[in-house]
This record gives sequence, C-alpha cells and structure tokens, in this order.
Amino acid sequence: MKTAAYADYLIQWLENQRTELYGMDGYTLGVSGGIDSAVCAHLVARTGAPVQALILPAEVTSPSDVADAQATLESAGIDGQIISIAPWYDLIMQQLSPVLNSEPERINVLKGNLMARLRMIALFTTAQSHRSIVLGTDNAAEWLTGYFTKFGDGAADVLPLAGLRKEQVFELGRYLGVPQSVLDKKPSAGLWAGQTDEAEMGVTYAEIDAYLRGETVSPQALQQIRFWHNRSHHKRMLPPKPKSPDEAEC
Ligand SMILES: Nc1ncnc2c1ncn2[C@@H]1O[C@H](COP(=O)(O)OP(=O)(O)OC[C@H]2O[C@@H]([n+]3cccc(C(=O)O)c3)[C@H](O)[C@@H]2O)[C@@H](O)[C@H]1O
Ligand SMILES: Nc1ncnc2c1ncn2[C@@H]1O[C@H](COP(=O)(O)OP(=O)(O)OP(=O)(O)O)[C@@H](O)[C@H]1O
Ligand SMILES: [Mg+2]
Repeated sequence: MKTAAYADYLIQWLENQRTELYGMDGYTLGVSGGIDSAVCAHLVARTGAPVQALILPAEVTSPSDVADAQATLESAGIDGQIISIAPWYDLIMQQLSPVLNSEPERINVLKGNLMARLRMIALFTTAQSHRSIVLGTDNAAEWLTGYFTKFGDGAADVLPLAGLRKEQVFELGRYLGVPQSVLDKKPSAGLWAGQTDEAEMGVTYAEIDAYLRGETVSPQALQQIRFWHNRSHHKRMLPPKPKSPDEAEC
C-alpha cells in the first residue's frame, strides 16, 4: 500500500461522499480507544470539516480505553465529549426484562449488542442535529466475518476502512500519528471484560488478512472464517422485500 497516497485518497473520498452524495456539513463518529476509530478520527480531522467525536463508555468499558480515546482525539487535534451509555443500558435492560428470554444463548453478546445499538442512537441523533454523516469503522476483515452488531456499529453512512485489511489499518494508523498505546493494544469490541476479537472469532487477524490477500490459510482458520462469513450474510444485505401485488399478479 502506498500509505500516504491512500490516506489522501480516503480524505478526498470522504469529502466527496459528504458533499456530493449526501450534501451534509460534517462527520460524527464514536471513538473507543481502538485502532479503527482512531484511524477514522485522524482521517476526518484532516478533511477540515466539522467533526463531532463521542466517547461513549458503558459500565464494562475500561478506564484505559477511555484514556486512549482521549489521547486519540488529542493526537488528531479534535474535540470530543464523554457521555456514559450506562444509565440508558440499565433502564432498557430493566424495562425489557419481562419480555426477554430468561435464559438467552450468548448473554454477553446480547448485552454487548445493546451497547453497540445505544452508541448508534447517540451517534445518529448527534449527527442529525449537526447535519453530519455517521462514520462506520468496519474494516475488510470485520466486513468479511460480519464481526459487528447489525444496526449497531454496523449502521453508518460511510465505511471508509471497508477496503482495508486489519494490518493496513494499523499501517495507516502509524502513518497518521495514532498514539502508540492504541497501536499496541489487541483489537477488542470491549463488550465484556477481557473480550478480544481474535479469541471470540477463534481465528487471528493475521490469518483473516492472509485469506483476504488470497493466500492459503490453515484448515482451522478457513473453517472459522467460513463459519463467521456464512452466519452473517444477512448483515451485508438490505432487508428482503416481497413482490408488490401487481408484480405478484394478486
Ligand atoms: N441466521 C441468523 N442467525 C442469527 N441472527 C440472524 C439470522 N438472520 C437474521 N438475523 C438477525 O440478526 C440479529 C443478530 O445479529 P447481531 O445483532 O449483529 O448479533 P451477532 O452476530 O450474534 O453478534 C454480534 C457479533 O459481533 C461482535 N461485535 C459486535 C459489536 C462490535 C464489535 C466490534 O468489533 O467492535 C463486534 C460481537 O462480539 C458478536 O460476536 C438477530 O437478532 C436477527 O435479527
Ligand atoms: N466506548 C466507545 N465509545 C465510542 N465509540 C465506541 C465505543 N466502543 C465502540 N465504539 C464504536 O464502535 C466501533 C466498533 O468497535 P471496534 O472495536 O470494532 O473498533 P475499534 O475499537 O475502533 O478498533 P479495534 O477493533 O481494534 O478494537 C468503534 O470503532 C467505535 O466507532
Ligand atoms: Mg475496539
């Protein structure tokens, strides 16, 4: 990758989407303390357009991630706000408890998906009030595996990192000046204590990246990549629509 040239391309691409496709004034994004949102923050900072950056910790969010998110904003030269989603989460879980299955599968994932969707609400509400577009931070590895919450962090107006393998996101991060603490940490959705992407998916980003480069990967890695890819087709498509009465000749 010609890193500097690709960074310039992405900055211009973002501006084209914002002005020509959407006709909007700025950008809104969530900044977690992880590499994907850090790269996005640096890219939008370099457009010169207004940016609303939100740090949205839940109760499970570690203080070090919040500190890394703040360091990210400082390094990008943009202001941000810290807004806790914990009270919203507690209220929704409490009010929904009568209708929730009392023994759901993957309870951590269910709770984490609620957090991701609460962040989506915060971002779209803020974006609309500023006439901004919402950035999604998914990269090519996450898109392939569907490793995001449908209508949560997967909900966005643009996906600037969707063409980048994880290794390329790091490369861009180093070039753009993302803080070292962010570059050094293991990718995590931060949806429960100790969660890492690679442990949950059962495959490393190095292996997913190798697959994306078209290289041969181990049978175990291939099995896991196929498993995650096949279970997530529904996330990469628009909701199916039936024929109209005219089309169905009814
Ligand atoms: N066949 C099917 N199997 C399961 N769900 C199906 C479905 N067809 C439609 N659906 C719909 O999709 C929903 C499930 O999809 P979804 O809600 O996305 O849930 P799901 O894919 O089960 O969970 C999200 C995954 O993404 C990870 N994640 C989430 C958020 C952020 C990050 C990160 O890296 O930061 C990672 C998270 O740890 C978890 O592994 C169902 O409620 C249903 O409405
Ligand atoms: N605590 C948070 N505050 C604000 N936004 C968040 C928070 N947690 C997650 N997000 C949003 O959800 C996105 C998806 O999370 P994800 O973990 O995939 O990316 P990341 O944390 O930026 O990088 P990495 O995958 O390396 O951890 C983030 O990029 C960010 O936009
Ligand atoms: Mg993360």
